[in-house]
Amino acid sequence: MGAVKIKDNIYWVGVFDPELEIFDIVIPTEHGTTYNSYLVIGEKKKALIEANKKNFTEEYIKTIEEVCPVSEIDYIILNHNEPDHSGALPAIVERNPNIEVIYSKTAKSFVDNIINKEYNGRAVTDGDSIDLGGKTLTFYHTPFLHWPDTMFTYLIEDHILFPCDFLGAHYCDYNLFNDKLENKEEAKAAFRFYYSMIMRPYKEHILKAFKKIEGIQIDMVCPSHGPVLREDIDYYLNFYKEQADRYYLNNPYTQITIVYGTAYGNTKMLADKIKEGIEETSVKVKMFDAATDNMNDIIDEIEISHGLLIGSPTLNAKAAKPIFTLFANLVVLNVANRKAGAFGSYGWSGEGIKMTEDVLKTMRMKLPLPAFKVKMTPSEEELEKAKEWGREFALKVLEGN
Ligand SMILES: Cc1cc2nc3c(=O)[nH]c(=O)nc-3n(C[C@H](O)[C@H](O)[C@H](O)COP(=O)(O)O)c2cc1C
Repeated sequence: MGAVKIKDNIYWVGVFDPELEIFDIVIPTEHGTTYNSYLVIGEKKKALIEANKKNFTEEYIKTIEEVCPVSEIDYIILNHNEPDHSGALPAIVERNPNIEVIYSKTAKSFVDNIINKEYNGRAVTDGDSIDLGGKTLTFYHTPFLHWPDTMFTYLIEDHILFPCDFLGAHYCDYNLFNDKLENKEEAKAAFRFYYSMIMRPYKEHILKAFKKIEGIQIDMVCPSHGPVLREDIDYYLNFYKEQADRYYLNNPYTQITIVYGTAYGNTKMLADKIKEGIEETSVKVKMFDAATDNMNDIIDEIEISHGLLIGSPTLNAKAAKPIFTLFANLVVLNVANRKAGAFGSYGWSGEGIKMTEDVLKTMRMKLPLPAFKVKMTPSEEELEKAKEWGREFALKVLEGN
């Protein structure tokens, strides 16, 4: 649709992708997305913020050149180097070999390996700034939002924050500004969904980033996906703050979540007893059936739990499918260093339990007890042992607090 003036001498020069159905091969994008890029024109110099996805390079460069030739741009600022923000970088550098590529220290190796030849580049860090003449860009290194390279760029005179994926949304509306959207509530839902799919594992980093930008005036947020935010900005900032605070270390209770799959009820019998054992301690326990309970509810509880127990039968030498679904959904959380354990019933070989333990270890969870397993239907004696195992696990979790 071409360049859009967002303020005097500041232009959106991105690309709309309304047809996109899946992002990064896993995230459904029912409202498409946008790849935002911004051009800031100072009295002396010009800076482009973010490159774009490679397959839109031609359209992207055409849009930039509605404002000024690429050859006249002095800087390209890469807040983050995921290919949807850096894919067009080689084409920009090809057209303008003198352009100075600006990135965070951690980004250098990404940029080197994206351009793959000599280029004019510079790493910046907190407090560095670039004077374009009446427009000053300053930088905040905000790692892991959501890659180690991420930084925010802030335009001091206009109070505009360019935070890349942070505060973004996969939402395509040609009206661009959040105060002009056709369906504001739908866009806000897309914003919340984007947070839960992309930013949710990085809570500590979100809180650190807020500390860094504390006190700066933000009149407009120009993220790299979705609407430009210039109305109701506090809503967006507060949503991130509240969600980042929803963390197991902030839970007033010590909590364990049990999730099981069961084909014939044997693993569920163990789960019930393990729960009883935990309840003999002061630890709060939540229990879910991975096949029938709502996966978002399960993830919400694991998010604020200090311990996670997963029960699976062995089916054809593997864990049960609902347990694999759970593993796939855990991608939105960082569970490293929390306590975990595996249990289950099996018939003859028991790989499902071992597989579950291996995944928990790979996610860098701590397994204080060996897995609890029984052959086929648990006996009364085994059920008592399951209860004791649950109690012991709860005590291990309490020890860790
Ligand atoms: C389709 C199917 C495949 C199975 N494959 C295995 C297997 O490869 N190894 C094993 O130890 N048990 C296997 N079993 C046995 C189950 O793990 C065992 O019956 C267990 O008690 C089921 O627990 P549940 O009632 O919690 O589903 C299989 C059972 C079914 C129904």
